[in-house]
Amino acid sequence: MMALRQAVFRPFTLAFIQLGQIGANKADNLKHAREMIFKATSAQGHHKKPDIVVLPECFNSPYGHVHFPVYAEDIGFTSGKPYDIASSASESVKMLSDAAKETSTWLIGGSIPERDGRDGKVYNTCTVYNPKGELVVTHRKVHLFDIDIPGKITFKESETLTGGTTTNYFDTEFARIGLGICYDIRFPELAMISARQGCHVLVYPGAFNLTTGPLHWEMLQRGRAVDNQVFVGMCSPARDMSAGYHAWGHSMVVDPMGKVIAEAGEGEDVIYADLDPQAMQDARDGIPVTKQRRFDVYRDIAEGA
Ligand SMILES: O=C(O)CCC(=O)C(=O)O
Repeated sequence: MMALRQAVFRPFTLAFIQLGQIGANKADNLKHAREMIFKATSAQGHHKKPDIVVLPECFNSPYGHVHFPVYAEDIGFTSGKPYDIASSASESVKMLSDAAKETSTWLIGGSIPERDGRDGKVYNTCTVYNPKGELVVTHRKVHLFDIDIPGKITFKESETLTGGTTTNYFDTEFARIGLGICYDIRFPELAMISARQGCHVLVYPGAFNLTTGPLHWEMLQRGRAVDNQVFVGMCSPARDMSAGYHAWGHSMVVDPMGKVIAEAGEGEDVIYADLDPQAMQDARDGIPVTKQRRFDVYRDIAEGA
């Protein structure tokens, strides 16, 4: 495995916003998302202020391949290069940056359709902000959601989207967090690379549906968590039966033993999870698969990643 700087892991609180009221009007979607970020970070009575807040996949537009090019924004972020929010062409990036800064909270800004001004291609992109409002990393959905289950669901993101080509994680003062978007969770390789790169938590903004959600939503998260002995979570939009796409909801956080530690229902909600590094240590000490890997039999999947 590549030598990576050991990342800090200390107890912290994660909040998932299972956002509702996502409609055709982008300005309304952004306004509501902003309100919910403030709500999630305000004193909750039963809970302390979260260290990081997460929005769902495609939170600023209706979900569907016909909508992506219409709602797409030019973000213009290049990894490792300074990014000037004030001159960003993306109104969603500006809103998310302001909200992270005003609430002094890390923010995983779900995903938005992005049109790369350089190649004209459209991506499904997650942007992440630190508490100063700086855009620190982006993740473009790597695996496009192209499925066809006759009589149930047909979806073809590749009609309008291009897949990303990189794995992505970021460091905070409390954990190293790996990123994926929705369908990306079906690919254990991506999760394993992030875990082998030292991520403690894998976060997937996602929007499963009423066909695959009941069978696979929880199972995939618990599977990725147990395989890698890391925390895993998916943040969904709320279910809206009047929308063109019916999201499964059930935003969820799973611990490194595969136990569900927080779960939303179907409607709009904010869920909180306290992540304890000891739970990861206990899982790894008790069932030491992370030390029993046989890289003499198979290659380390993270090599060269
Ligand atoms: O994998 C699934 O069943 C759903 C994936 C999905 O909805 C997405 O990638 O947006």
